Amino acid sequence: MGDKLSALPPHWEVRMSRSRNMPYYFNTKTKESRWAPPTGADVDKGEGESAVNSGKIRASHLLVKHIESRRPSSWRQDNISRTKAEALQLIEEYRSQITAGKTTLGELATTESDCSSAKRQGDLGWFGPGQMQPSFEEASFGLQVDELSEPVYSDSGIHLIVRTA
Ligand SMILES: O=C(O)CN(Cc1ccccc1)C(=O)c1nc(-c2ccccc2)[nH]c1C(=O)O
Repeated sequence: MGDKLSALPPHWEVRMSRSRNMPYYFNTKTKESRWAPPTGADVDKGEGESAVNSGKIRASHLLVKHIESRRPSSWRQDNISRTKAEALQLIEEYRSQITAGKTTLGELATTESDCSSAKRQGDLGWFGPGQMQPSFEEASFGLQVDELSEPVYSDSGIHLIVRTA
């Protein structure tokens, strides 16, 4: 069954509580959070599945490609010639800037990511098991909501990932 998130009222989304390890509902506009589903949502009637039940998560990422990437080209650079080591240096610099609170992954992804998702601040939307490359999936599903990954290697290049829901 597809997830029924679209049935949630506007600005509401399902998130996973770290402390209680259970889903809660968060309004991205009012910043309100509640354990009970928002009024009028299908989830009130127990219909359909939330993203949590369907095993989907949401994440954003910043991809730095290198000469060994399966496709060493991107919207920002036709021919990517940096080495894997140079790509890792960049990724570690970006990670330091994010953990120091100087910027966010979304902000950096917009200008620095070699993925087409750069246009959406790195947002990949909701995805479930089997949709992403194994190393990317394993890293993403191992994150708590709002957690930033260590450098993650895939055939596409080197990633920083933040789980957003
Ligand atoms: O690996 C390849 O042969 C080419 N790809 C795959 C790809 C290409 C365009 C759009 C999405 C995925 C990429 O290199 C790539 N991988 C990603 C990617 C990898 C992991 C998670 C999300 C995106 N983005 C890109 C991109 O150009 O924009």
